[in-house]
Amino acid sequence: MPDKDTAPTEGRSIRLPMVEIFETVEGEGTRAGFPTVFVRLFGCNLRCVWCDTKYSYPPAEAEFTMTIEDIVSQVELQYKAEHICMTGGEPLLYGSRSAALLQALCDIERIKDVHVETNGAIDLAPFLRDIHSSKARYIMDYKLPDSGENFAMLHDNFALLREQDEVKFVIATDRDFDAAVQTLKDYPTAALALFSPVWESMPPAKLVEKMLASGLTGVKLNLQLHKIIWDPAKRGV
Ligand SMILES: Nc1nc2[nH]cc(C(=O)O)c2c(=O)[nH]1
Ligand code: SF4
Ligand SMILES: [Mg+2]
Repeated sequence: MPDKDTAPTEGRSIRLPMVEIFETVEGEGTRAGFPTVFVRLFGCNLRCVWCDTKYSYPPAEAEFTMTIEDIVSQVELQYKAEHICMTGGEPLLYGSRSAALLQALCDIERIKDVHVETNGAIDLAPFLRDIHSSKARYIMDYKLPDSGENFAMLHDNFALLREQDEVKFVIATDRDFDAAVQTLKDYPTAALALFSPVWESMPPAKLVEKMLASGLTGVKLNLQLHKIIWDPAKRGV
């Protein structure tokens, strides 16, 4: 993980494959509604059946590469938001290169919060050890059985997550709901748990009904605002 190759000056020339950078309002999680710059990296180690960003990994091609210096300049000069969402794909796929970008984004003076949308199949220990900023927060997606990627989940991450972090369960079916409840029992975490419905197969009203019936009072419903505001297939929002 970050070592000499992520030292401030050298680290700035590191290149990463990118999909897009844009500014909109955060659609999810505790910072939903805040103006946010999205830094979307190319590449993912999973293939969730309901993935809504299939353009962010092969066979789609990386749209371009950027140096960390260029990404930081664009965030500083082109946008005003004080929040950043580092997403993908899987933004932590590139190990020390991902960490160097995360650190550089946290080091932007105007920025108050950098949250990382990570997929539960990346060990967060090296990032928690090596990123030195209270601005960095992790939003870990836990992939449930009907995503097709449950086998890839690294359960040790639950105990590493902190109060400022979030664990998001994307729920497609009744089976997923039950698995989410069981996972929270089996793997205690300080992070805030979010339950998010898969747009096409789990009506939000049904998810709320199930949440109330389960008696899980500490879990928060998470609706994707950007899919309510814009066409769910629209990119860059
Ligand atoms: N508005 C908006 N909020 C988001 N939160 C997480 C997103 C993602 O694609 O990771 C996302 C996104 O694509 N758009
Ligand atoms: S981890 Fe995220 S980007 Fe990767 S396939 Fe799953 S939903 Fe898509
Ligand atoms: Mg998205």
